[in-house]
Amino acid sequence: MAYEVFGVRVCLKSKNADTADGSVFSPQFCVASLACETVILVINCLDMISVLEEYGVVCGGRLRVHSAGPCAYGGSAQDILGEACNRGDGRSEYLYLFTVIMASFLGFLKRIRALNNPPRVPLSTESAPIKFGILGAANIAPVALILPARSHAEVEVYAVAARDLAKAQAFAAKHGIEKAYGGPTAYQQLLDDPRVAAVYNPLPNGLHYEWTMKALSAGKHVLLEKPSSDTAAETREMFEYAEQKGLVLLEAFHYRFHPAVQRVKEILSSGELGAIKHVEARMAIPRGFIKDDDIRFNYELGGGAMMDMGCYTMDCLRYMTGSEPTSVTSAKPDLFPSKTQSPSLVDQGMTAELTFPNDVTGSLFCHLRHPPSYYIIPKMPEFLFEAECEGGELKFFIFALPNIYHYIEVSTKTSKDGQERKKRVEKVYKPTQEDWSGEDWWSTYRYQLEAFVNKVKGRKPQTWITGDDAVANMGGIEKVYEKSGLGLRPASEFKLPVL
Ligand SMILES: NC(=O)C1=CN([C@@H]2O[C@H](COP(=O)(O)OP(=O)(O)OC[C@H]3O[C@@H](n4cnc5c(N)ncnc54)[C@H](OP(=O)(O)O)[C@@H]3O)[C@@H](O)[C@H]2O)C=CC1
Ligand SMILES: O=C1OC[C@@H](O)[C@H](O)[C@H]1O
Repeated sequence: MAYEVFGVRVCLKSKNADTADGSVFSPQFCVASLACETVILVINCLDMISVLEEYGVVCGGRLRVHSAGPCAYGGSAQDILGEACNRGDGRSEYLYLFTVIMASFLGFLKRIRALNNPPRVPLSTESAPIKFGILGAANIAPVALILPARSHAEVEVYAVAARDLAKAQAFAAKHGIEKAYGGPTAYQQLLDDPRVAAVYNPLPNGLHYEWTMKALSAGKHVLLEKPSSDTAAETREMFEYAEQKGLVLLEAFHYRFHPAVQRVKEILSSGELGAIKHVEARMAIPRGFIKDDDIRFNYELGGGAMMDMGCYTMDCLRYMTGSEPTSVTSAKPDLFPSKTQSPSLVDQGMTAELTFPNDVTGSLFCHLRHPPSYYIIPKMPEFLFEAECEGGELKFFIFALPNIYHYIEVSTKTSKDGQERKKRVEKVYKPTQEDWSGEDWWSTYRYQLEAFVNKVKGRKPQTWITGDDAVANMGGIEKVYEKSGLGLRPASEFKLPVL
């Protein structure tokens, strides 16, 4: 895998056995994020100092302990500091500050490690494990399903199908999967296997509809990668069909299942910051991560930045405001320089302005090849959600992968003119709700799997994403594409045979 640093292409080789080479979640990705996170961490530390100053700790005053959500090492950073500083034994507060920073940093390393090496639990003997089949030996499959499944006693990743038998067999051997289907009919063979109860569909977006419909037709529950399909009409059809068949279908917006995301939603809904005025979601990765022949740049396969990362930004704006965009007032694509399509209909980046009910405005930005500043300074990956409210602001760093690292900054206006503010930071790696399961090392995908299994087993999931929600998200994406002038992604030609 190659990564551009200051304009120089650096090639890194993967040694990790669990993550497919080239995956955006590969060890290389983690190393790159580590570098970026270190910078964010420094900013964090500066912020922490300002928090301390606010409470008078650095100046030697008494600390008012501010209880926030649990952080890397169990308690919140503020809790650890609070306890330490309130002891008042004369030791330097800076030592405690250092401890907190180290705890945060070590917590980050611990989570990255757990993401790639989650503990294994034996399969349940009391509740029949759900046998999963994977359509395609996709890069994302290890991170999104295979690794999370290891710690779920009711999940067995049993089969994989790939268009090439050797690829299917190699993938199966690498990940300890019992059954490998290969060849032009492999996907259908997997669906025809009566042992497969649930299908994970990480095919290119343009094939989501066809293979989800076929999987449902074969009586399988489906965990479907985002974005659900190429058009809102296809998404509606899939969910209606799942309902008709009494099967579970979930669009895999994994981030929504993480407690940090739930906490942000809770803060915004609580009224603590007053009414939302403006929301913004940004998701971008620097040029060099994604190869030019990637499915993300293939129009026929449902490519485009708005489909890929943009679908998260749209989902996040809709989820956090609890409403649907009423209009897209502007949408500016940055076109992928296609060698096969002229003019290119694939956006490598998209910037859009939206309106929501009650005079709320929204902005989204996504980019799959964010170019370096001044041609040489590489851009940082961006995964940011921000809300401006009547009574303050909320910033949520790394909203889409909060399990790796995140930072919720809540700034409340304390004077009428808004000049004086009270600031706090929350980090939520474990659920705060008593009835939720979860560990600080659980990835967003692990939380998602928990919900999916609970739904299949007829139990109440911790949280859920409905079919209407998925249809509305595709509707929002369509509005952006229409406004951009690029038009919708091509609808599937597949029609389920009428029996
Ligand atoms: N939830 C998340 O965090 C993420 C989700 N995704 C989503 O997952 C899906 C797959 O992404 P990713 O794993 O990165 O993609 P990959 O290219 O690695 O995987 C796509 C798979 O689709 C199969 N495929 C079938 N037909 C075609 C075709 N005509 N051209 C290319 N591939 C084909 C291939 O299977 P075969 O093995 O049979 O050749 C391939 O393994 C996308 O919908 C993407 O949006 C991606 C990354 C992260
Ligand atoms: O779903 C995704 O999440 C992470 C991104 O880097 C990737 O392109 C996208 O498909």
